Amino acid sequence: MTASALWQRYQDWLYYHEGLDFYLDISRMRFDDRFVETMLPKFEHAFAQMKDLEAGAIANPDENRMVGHYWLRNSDLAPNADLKKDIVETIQQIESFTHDVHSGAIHPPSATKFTDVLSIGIGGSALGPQFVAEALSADAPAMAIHFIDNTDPAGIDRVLAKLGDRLSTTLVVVISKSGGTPEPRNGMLEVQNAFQEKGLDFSKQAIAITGTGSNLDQLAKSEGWITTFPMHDWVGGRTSELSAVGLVPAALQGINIHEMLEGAKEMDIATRIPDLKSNPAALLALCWYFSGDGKGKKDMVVLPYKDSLLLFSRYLQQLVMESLGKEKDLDGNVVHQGIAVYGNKGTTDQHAYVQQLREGVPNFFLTFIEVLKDRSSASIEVEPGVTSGDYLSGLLQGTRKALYENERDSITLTIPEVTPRMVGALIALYDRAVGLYGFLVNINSYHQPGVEAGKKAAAVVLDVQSKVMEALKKENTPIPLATLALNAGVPDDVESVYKIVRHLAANNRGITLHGDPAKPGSLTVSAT
Ligand SMILES: O=P(O)(O)OC[C@H]1O[C@H](O)[C@H](O)[C@@H](O)[C@@H]1O
Repeated sequence: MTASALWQRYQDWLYYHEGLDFYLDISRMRFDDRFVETMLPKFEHAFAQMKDLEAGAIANPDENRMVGHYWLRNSDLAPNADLKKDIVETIQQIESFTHDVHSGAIHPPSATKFTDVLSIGIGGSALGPQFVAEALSADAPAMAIHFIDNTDPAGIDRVLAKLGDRLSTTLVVVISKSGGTPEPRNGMLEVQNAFQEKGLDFSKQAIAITGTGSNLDQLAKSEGWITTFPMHDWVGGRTSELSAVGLVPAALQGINIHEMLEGAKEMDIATRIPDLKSNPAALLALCWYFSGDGKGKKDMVVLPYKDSLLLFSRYLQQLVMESLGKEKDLDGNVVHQGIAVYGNKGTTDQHAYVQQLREGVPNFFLTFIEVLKDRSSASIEVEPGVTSGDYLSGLLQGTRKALYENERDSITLTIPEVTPRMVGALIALYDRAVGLYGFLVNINSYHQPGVEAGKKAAAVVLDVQSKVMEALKKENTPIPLATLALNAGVPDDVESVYKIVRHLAANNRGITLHGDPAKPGSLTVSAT
């Protein structure tokens, strides 16, 4: 296509949202009008299903749940008065709690104010708060936030070491929808232990955000934690950033949560329009479908050209991959759906893997995110008439062009600046695009049955570990791994036994391995 034909295509397909000053350019996706024609009936169907979902249909049939994250930013949409009241009251509760923490009305036992927030959670109970903190937290925020999002002891130690004596003025926020996920449970126990070692009262410095009646909810109530915030079963973890899960940590940092909600609401209105060209989420879903042939054949590379949006791709990774990565469609057919997502930021990634994107295997499409405003103050010139921001902008344009010339497609989102309103809008845009795409390919985007398999397998390993320890206690001399596996009741799973004892031995847990590590089959084990 000539430059002028491309310019025309740019104008023909450009979506612009006036209120948000948001642009979506899909001109560099090489679909044609015929493809769009074939997609229109599918979109009609998807729009109708989305309407039902918003009206409170059981859009997550496997878990028999409504899907209500859109109600969080417009409680008038909630299907009944109780839900509406719940949404409004939770936001009021968040506001008054945050006000009391900032004013010192709620304070730690040993000081007049809390200084830090320690957020403990994983997956949907971490990625949104982390993305928003990175994007919007001020340089000197009302309260600095820290995260424990794993069960890695060294990672936990690092966070606690960084907090040091400020642990006594740290507000701990334990987030878990189910209230039973092992990683945040472990993080909480480790932090409780750190409090105890320092002679601090954990319960006076902790709050929980969790489903009503969950194990975590019961624990927080029985131990008399400061307060709890509800997480509703109609909000999925990966779409929970605009529920208490994301709003509490954001508000504590001093981020304007009303603007976040407002931006999401505006984008929700735009993405509710049942007309392809007027709906930015539908346009995104169209591009994803086109690129991967409705089967996820191409990966989504997300490159925001703004450091503060670094964690957006990580946030989207869960949203897109956990929602769309499904074995079966809604009719039970095996479909193996999904779209892989990766990316960090531009231009940084241009110096890492854009070489392959330009010349290597063409198994992806790009999403550039452009932010028009460079910085709040004036810029120096790094060359006559050129600023650092001009470089950032030029490199984005140049990369988009160079990739397109090599038949690598891209989408470009342009926002005026990274504000709470725009972040809310971006979250809402992708929530909806994922939902629409899920309907286009006829899958349940709102459950995650595949995650269970890994959790169950981990529980089995831990069970084998206790049997191995029991079996070893009965031995006075080193025994072969195969004998240990037999005595532990898992004769066919010597490999698991080997990995368990190797890990225990590396951590001075009273177990020694004897023999040549290069020949695991010949090793013997003893309890020390
Ligand atoms: O918030 P929680 O119940 O602790 O869940 C945390 C995460 O764990 C799971 O493994 C799910 O796959 C995620 O969707 C979820 O966000």
